[in-house]
Amino acid sequence: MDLFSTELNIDQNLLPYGGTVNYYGKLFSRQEADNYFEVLMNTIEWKNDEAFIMGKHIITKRKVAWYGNEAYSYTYSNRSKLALPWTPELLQLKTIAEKQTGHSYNSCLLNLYHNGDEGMAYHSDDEKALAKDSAIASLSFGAERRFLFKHKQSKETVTLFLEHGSLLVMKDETQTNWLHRLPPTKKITRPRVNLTFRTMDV
Ligand SMILES: O=C(O)CCC(=O)C(=O)O
Ligand SMILES: [Fe+2]
Repeated sequence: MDLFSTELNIDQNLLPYGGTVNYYGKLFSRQEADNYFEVLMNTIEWKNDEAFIMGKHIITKRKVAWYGNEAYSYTYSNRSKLALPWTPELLQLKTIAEKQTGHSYNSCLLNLYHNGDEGMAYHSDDEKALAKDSAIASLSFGAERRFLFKHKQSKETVTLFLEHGSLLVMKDETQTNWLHRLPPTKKITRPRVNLTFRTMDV
Protein backbone atom coordinates (compact mmCIF):
# COMPACT_ATOMS: atom_id res chain seq x y z
CA MET A 1 0.00 0.00 0.00
CA ASP A 2 1.25 3.47 -0.86
CA LEU A 3 0.97 5.39 2.40
CA PHE A 4 1.75 8.64 0.63
CA SER A 5 -0.91 8.27 -2.02
CA THR A 6 -3.15 11.30 -2.30
CA GLU A 7 -5.78 9.26 -4.11
CA LEU A 8 -9.20 9.22 -2.57
CA ASN A 9 -10.48 5.98 -1.18
CA ILE A 10 -14.11 6.07 -2.23
CA ASP A 11 -14.91 3.12 0.04
CA GLN A 12 -13.84 5.03 3.12
CA ASN A 13 -16.79 5.83 5.39
CA LEU A 14 -16.51 9.45 6.52
CA LEU A 15 -18.90 8.81 9.42
CA PRO A 16 -17.51 7.11 12.57
CA TYR A 17 -20.82 5.27 13.29
CA GLY A 18 -24.55 5.29 12.58
CA GLY A 19 -24.47 5.62 8.80
CA THR A 20 -22.33 5.64 5.68
CA VAL A 21 -21.05 8.64 3.73
CA ASN A 22 -18.65 8.18 0.81
CA TYR A 23 -16.97 11.04 -1.01
CA TYR A 24 -15.98 10.23 -4.60
CA GLY A 25 -14.27 13.59 -5.27
CA LYS A 26 -14.37 15.11 -8.75
CA LEU A 27 -16.00 12.86 -11.35
CA PHE A 28 -15.55 15.32 -14.21
CA SER A 29 -12.83 17.34 -15.90
CA ARG A 30 -12.95 21.08 -15.30
CA GLN A 31 -14.38 21.58 -18.80
CA GLU A 32 -17.13 18.98 -18.34
CA ALA A 33 -18.05 20.31 -14.91
CA ASP A 34 -18.17 23.90 -16.25
CA ASN A 35 -20.46 22.73 -19.05
CA TYR A 36 -22.85 20.94 -16.69
CA PHE A 37 -22.93 24.01 -14.43
CA GLU A 38 -23.87 26.29 -17.37
CA VAL A 39 -26.48 23.90 -18.74
CA LEU A 40 -28.09 23.37 -15.33
CA MET A 41 -28.20 27.12 -14.64
CA ASN A 42 -29.93 27.69 -17.99
CA THR A 43 -32.25 24.71 -18.43
CA ILE A 44 -33.59 23.92 -14.97
CA GLU A 45 -36.91 25.52 -13.93
CA TRP A 46 -35.49 27.24 -10.88
CA LYS A 47 -38.05 28.65 -8.42
CA ASN A 48 -37.68 30.33 -5.07
CA ASP A 49 -38.65 27.86 -2.39
CA GLU A 50 -41.64 28.64 -0.23
CA ALA A 51 -42.41 27.25 3.19
CA PHE A 52 -44.74 27.74 6.09
CA ILE A 53 -42.65 27.64 9.21
CA MET A 54 -44.37 28.29 12.53
CA GLY A 55 -47.27 29.97 10.75
CA LYS A 56 -45.06 32.27 8.71
CA HIS A 57 -44.87 32.28 4.92
CA ILE A 58 -41.18 32.23 4.03
CA ILE A 59 -39.67 32.66 0.57
CA THR A 60 -36.07 31.51 0.37
CA LYS A 61 -33.35 33.27 -1.61
CA ARG A 62 -32.08 29.85 -2.59
CA LYS A 63 -33.83 28.38 -5.64
CA VAL A 64 -35.00 24.79 -6.01
CA ALA A 65 -36.38 22.36 -8.58
CA TRP A 66 -37.82 18.85 -8.43
CA TYR A 67 -37.55 16.29 -11.26
CA GLY A 68 -38.50 12.61 -11.48
CA ASN A 69 -39.43 9.50 -13.44
CA GLU A 70 -43.08 10.43 -12.90
CA ALA A 71 -44.91 13.51 -11.63
CA TYR A 72 -44.31 12.50 -8.00
CA SER A 73 -45.69 14.82 -5.39
CA TYR A 74 -43.18 15.93 -2.81
CA THR A 75 -44.49 17.53 0.37
CA TYR A 76 -42.48 19.36 2.95
CA SER A 77 -43.05 22.40 5.12
CA ASN A 78 -46.74 22.09 4.15
CA ARG A 79 -46.08 22.65 0.46
CA SER A 80 -46.51 20.12 -2.36
CA LYS A 81 -44.57 20.12 -5.60
CA LEU A 82 -45.00 17.88 -8.64
CA ALA A 83 -41.85 16.45 -10.23
CA LEU A 84 -41.02 17.69 -13.74
CA PRO A 85 -39.86 15.27 -16.47
CA TRP A 86 -36.08 14.73 -16.74
CA THR A 87 -34.02 17.00 -18.97
CA PRO A 88 -31.41 15.21 -21.15
CA GLU A 89 -28.54 16.35 -18.90
CA LEU A 90 -30.32 15.32 -15.68
CA LEU A 91 -30.87 11.87 -17.17
CA GLN A 92 -27.16 11.66 -18.08
CA LEU A 93 -26.18 12.69 -14.55
CA LYS A 94 -28.64 10.23 -13.02
CA THR A 95 -27.09 7.40 -15.06
CA ILE A 96 -23.58 8.46 -14.00
CA ALA A 97 -24.61 8.63 -10.32
CA GLU A 98 -26.23 5.19 -10.59
CA LYS A 99 -23.16 3.61 -12.21
CA GLN A 100 -20.80 5.16 -9.67
CA THR A 101 -22.80 4.34 -6.56
CA GLY A 102 -24.45 1.06 -7.56
CA HIS A 103 -27.89 2.33 -6.51
CA SER A 104 -30.80 3.49 -8.66
CA TYR A 105 -32.73 6.74 -8.22
CA ASN A 106 -36.15 7.90 -9.43
CA SER A 107 -36.08 11.60 -8.60
CA CYS A 108 -33.82 14.58 -8.03
CA LEU A 109 -34.07 17.67 -5.84
CA LEU A 110 -31.92 20.55 -7.08
CA ASN A 111 -30.71 23.58 -5.15
CA LEU A 112 -29.19 26.80 -6.49
CA TYR A 113 -27.22 28.87 -3.97
CA HIS A 114 -26.46 32.23 -5.61
CA ASN A 115 -23.56 32.97 -3.24
CA GLY A 116 -22.26 32.19 0.25
CA ASP A 117 -25.11 34.12 1.92
CA GLU A 118 -27.36 31.22 0.98
CA GLY A 119 -27.08 27.84 2.67
CA MET A 120 -29.20 25.13 4.22
CA ALA A 121 -29.85 24.61 7.93
CA TYR A 122 -29.34 21.29 9.75
CA HIS A 123 -31.87 18.67 8.65
CA SER A 124 -32.05 15.04 7.64
CA ASP A 125 -33.67 13.74 4.48
CA ASP A 126 -35.89 11.22 6.22
CA GLU A 127 -39.27 12.23 4.78
CA LYS A 128 -41.86 9.44 4.70
CA ALA A 129 -42.09 9.69 0.90
CA LEU A 130 -38.46 8.58 0.54
CA ALA A 131 -37.63 4.88 0.67
CA LYS A 132 -36.26 4.26 4.18
CA ASP A 133 -32.44 4.18 4.40
CA SER A 134 -32.17 4.49 0.61
CA ALA A 135 -29.02 6.02 -0.84
CA ILE A 136 -28.91 9.72 -1.75
CA ALA A 137 -26.36 10.74 -4.38
CA SER A 138 -25.29 14.39 -4.24
CA LEU A 139 -23.58 16.07 -7.21
CA SER A 140 -22.10 19.55 -6.84
CA PHE A 141 -21.20 22.11 -9.53
CA GLY A 142 -19.85 25.63 -9.13
CA ALA A 143 -18.45 27.19 -5.97
CA GLU A 144 -16.80 24.76 -3.54
CA ARG A 145 -18.70 24.78 -0.25
CA ARG A 146 -18.23 23.27 3.18
CA PHE A 147 -20.68 20.55 4.23
CA LEU A 148 -21.24 19.31 7.79
CA PHE A 149 -22.75 16.30 9.47
CA LYS A 150 -23.87 16.33 13.13
CA HIS A 151 -24.89 13.21 15.04
CA LYS A 152 -28.37 13.60 16.57
CA GLN A 153 -27.36 12.19 19.97
CA SER A 154 -23.61 12.56 20.45
CA LYS A 155 -23.51 15.92 18.55
CA GLU A 156 -20.21 14.80 17.01
CA THR A 157 -19.55 16.64 13.74
CA VAL A 158 -17.83 15.66 10.49
CA THR A 159 -16.88 18.28 7.92
CA LEU A 160 -15.83 18.11 4.27
CA PHE A 161 -15.64 20.25 1.14
CA LEU A 162 -17.83 19.58 -1.88
CA GLU A 163 -15.77 20.31 -4.98
CA HIS A 164 -16.86 21.43 -8.48
CA GLY A 165 -18.03 18.29 -10.30
CA SER A 166 -17.92 16.05 -7.23
CA LEU A 167 -20.11 13.21 -5.97
CA LEU A 168 -21.06 12.42 -2.37
CA VAL A 169 -23.24 9.52 -1.26
CA MET A 170 -25.21 9.26 2.00
CA LYS A 171 -26.68 5.84 2.71
CA ASP A 172 -27.66 3.19 5.27
CA GLU A 173 -28.94 4.80 8.51
CA THR A 174 -27.28 8.18 7.84
CA GLN A 175 -30.58 10.10 7.71
CA THR A 176 -31.87 8.39 10.87
CA ASN A 177 -28.83 9.25 12.98
CA TRP A 178 -27.20 12.31 11.43
CA LEU A 179 -28.20 15.82 10.42
CA HIS A 180 -26.41 17.69 7.64
CA ARG A 181 -26.13 21.31 6.63
CA LEU A 182 -24.51 23.70 4.18
CA PRO A 183 -23.28 26.62 6.29
CA PRO A 184 -23.45 30.15 4.88
CA THR A 185 -20.07 31.82 4.39
CA LYS A 186 -18.95 35.37 3.62
CA LYS A 187 -15.98 33.99 1.66
CA ILE A 188 -17.98 32.68 -1.28
CA THR A 189 -19.40 35.08 -3.85
CA ARG A 190 -20.00 32.64 -6.71
CA PRO A 191 -23.04 30.37 -7.25
CA ARG A 192 -23.28 26.64 -6.61
CA VAL A 193 -25.72 24.06 -7.94
CA ASN A 194 -26.42 20.84 -6.02
CA LEU A 195 -28.36 17.81 -7.23
CA THR A 196 -29.54 15.14 -4.82
CA PHE A 197 -30.74 11.99 -6.58
CA ARG A 198 -33.22 10.16 -4.36
CA THR A 199 -35.59 7.21 -4.29
CA MET A 200 -39.24 7.96 -3.67
CA ASP A 201 -41.17 5.06 -2.20
CA VAL A 202 -43.74 4.50 -4.96
O1 LIG B 1 -26.54 21.62 -1.15
C1 LIG B 1 -26.19 20.56 -0.63
O2 LIG B 1 -25.06 20.10 -0.78
C2 LIG B 1 -27.14 19.76 0.23
C3 LIG B 1 -28.58 19.93 -0.09
C4 LIG B 1 -29.44 19.12 0.83
O3 LIG B 1 -29.04 18.72 1.89
C5 LIG B 1 -30.80 18.78 0.43
O4 LIG B 1 -31.25 19.20 -0.65
O5 LIG B 1 -31.47 18.06 1.18
FE1 LIG C 1 -30.37 17.23 2.68
